Amino acid sequence: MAPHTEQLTRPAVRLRGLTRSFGGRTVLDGIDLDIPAGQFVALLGHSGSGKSTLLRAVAGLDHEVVGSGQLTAPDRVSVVFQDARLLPWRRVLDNVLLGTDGEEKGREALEEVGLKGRERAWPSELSGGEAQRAALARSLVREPELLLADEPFGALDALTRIRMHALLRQLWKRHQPSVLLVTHDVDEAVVLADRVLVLEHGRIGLDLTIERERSREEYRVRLLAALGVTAEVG
Ligand SMILES: Nc1ncnc2c1ncn2[C@@H]1O[C@H](COP(=O)(O)OP(=O)(O)OP(=O)(O)O)[C@@H](O)[C@H]1O
Repeated sequence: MAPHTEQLTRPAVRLRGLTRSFGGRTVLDGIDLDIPAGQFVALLGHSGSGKSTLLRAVAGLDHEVVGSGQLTAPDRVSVVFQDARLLPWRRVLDNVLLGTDGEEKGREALEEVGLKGRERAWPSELSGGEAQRAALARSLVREPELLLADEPFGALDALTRIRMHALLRQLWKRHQPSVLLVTHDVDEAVVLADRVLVLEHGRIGLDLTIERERSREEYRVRLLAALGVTAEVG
């Protein structure tokens, strides 16, 4: 068996019956989900459907939801958010190294994301795309088994976003973490992920495996239909 195939047989994330309510309103309603190690999963859903709530639960950040059911996740988890959350008073390399040692690894990670030469820059000197690259480098040095990303490219312009898609896919292929990517963007989900989940009414309404050799348009139309959106514009 190829190493990657072997990895896929071991679930990295396992959720059973995860439930979360806010003020009597149920947002997650008994979620069951297995993510095999090394799989790239995108999570779609309307605004307010509970995507970030689910991601926070998997990150172990929400004790209430964690206590509601069964949750298994790897020990080494990195989270990337829509804003890079770099500390403004630390230079780029020091942000990447935060809480870890091994300067060489930090430099390598910056090189991998295309920021070689910017190690001593301040966060305020970076563009939005560069800041997100630094945030990816910061997550890489921790060698995560699971990468959680909450709309990491949501604030970037369309061209930068496309370049970041290529970078993320390249990093994923090289390091093989499991990925759970929250996004609003159907195209982003189909381009990046091997599996796309649609969250609706507190449950996973659609669980779609993306086969790379098939037409992306087909998946796009199916996902838009699942989200109740028609693709045609007048
Ligand atoms: N701490 C909280 N207190 C009260 N309500 C909350 C809290 N966190 C989330 N909610 C509610 O839970 C619902 C789901 O929120 P969540 O942020 O998970 O949605 P989302 O799918 O990520 O939305 P978006 O795509 O707009 O970011 C929303 O209605 C939100 O108002």
